[in-house]
Amino acid sequence: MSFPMTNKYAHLGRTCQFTVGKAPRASIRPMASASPLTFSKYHGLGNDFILIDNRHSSEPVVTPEQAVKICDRNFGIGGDGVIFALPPVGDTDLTMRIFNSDGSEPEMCGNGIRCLAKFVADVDSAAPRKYKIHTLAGLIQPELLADGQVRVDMGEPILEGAKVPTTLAPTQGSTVVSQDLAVEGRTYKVTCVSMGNPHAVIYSCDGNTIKIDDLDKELATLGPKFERNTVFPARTNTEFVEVVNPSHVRMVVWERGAGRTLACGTGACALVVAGILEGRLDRERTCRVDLPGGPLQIEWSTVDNHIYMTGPAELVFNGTVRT
Ligand SMILES: N[C@@H](CCC[C@H](N)C(=O)O)C(=O)O
Repeated sequence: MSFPMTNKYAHLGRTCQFTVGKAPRASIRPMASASPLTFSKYHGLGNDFILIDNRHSSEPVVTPEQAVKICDRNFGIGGDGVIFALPPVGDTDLTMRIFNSDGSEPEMCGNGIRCLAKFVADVDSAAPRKYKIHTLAGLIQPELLADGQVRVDMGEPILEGAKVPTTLAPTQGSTVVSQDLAVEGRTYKVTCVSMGNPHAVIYSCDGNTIKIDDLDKELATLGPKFERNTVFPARTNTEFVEVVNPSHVRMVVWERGAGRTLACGTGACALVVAGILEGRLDRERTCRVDLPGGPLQIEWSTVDNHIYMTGPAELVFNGTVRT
């Protein structure tokens, strides 16, 4: 079912027109920076994004400041970030850039790149296919599967602590695995992994394994203490993880630049790598990661060392917004 919905945010001088539940039309054309701006909103397990077809220009049509406004859940469209489909670089199909809801620009977004692949396929009326997407984290390759899921070749994880980046002392070669970090009077065991963007992964605290239901209550106060900890010079995303069995975990996440979200694709990849490095998870098996918004399947290939992530990407609505 679809229906038109119009909201007027008089005090901000913007009119948003949303059309709920309809695939983006092939007639959608990239717009110049003049308002109104055509967008589509998608989500990957509740990690939601405003997608903009920006393939006419390598300069995003929305500034970081405008992104903050349109991501606002009370006064804007609402989203965890704004994602741009930009012209390709080299032999890729397109480029992805993303602004977090605080206006900062991350290198990569796992749920976002599944949404971007679905969005571009919907706009172009393309059959299921694989895309080569240039990102600030390098080449990422999402593939639309016949069952509607999207499988993404996320490339290799970066394990060198200094490159994550973190100033925590390495424990295994140059890698930071189960390193102590004192926060708010407790000692957390932290493993640091980059999927192009930085992640601090935590499976235990004060000698006890993490219990997600307990941790969840503290996430809003604890998350920022990790995000802005001085040992993470580029800030960090933080995942707290509970092991169900060696191929099944539960997690909650505090994202850099977005706060608590319902899912983090790069985080799910990073925590599987961290769990394997800590000897908690089995690399021979695909791992089911239960995020607050639903499950992702993650594998760390022993063949090419790449991480593969499989999960959904769904259209929420299309619309126009005056920025
Ligand atoms: N939700 C994303 C990650 C988005 C970027 C992150 N907030 C950062 O600043 O690194 C995902 O699904 O990976």
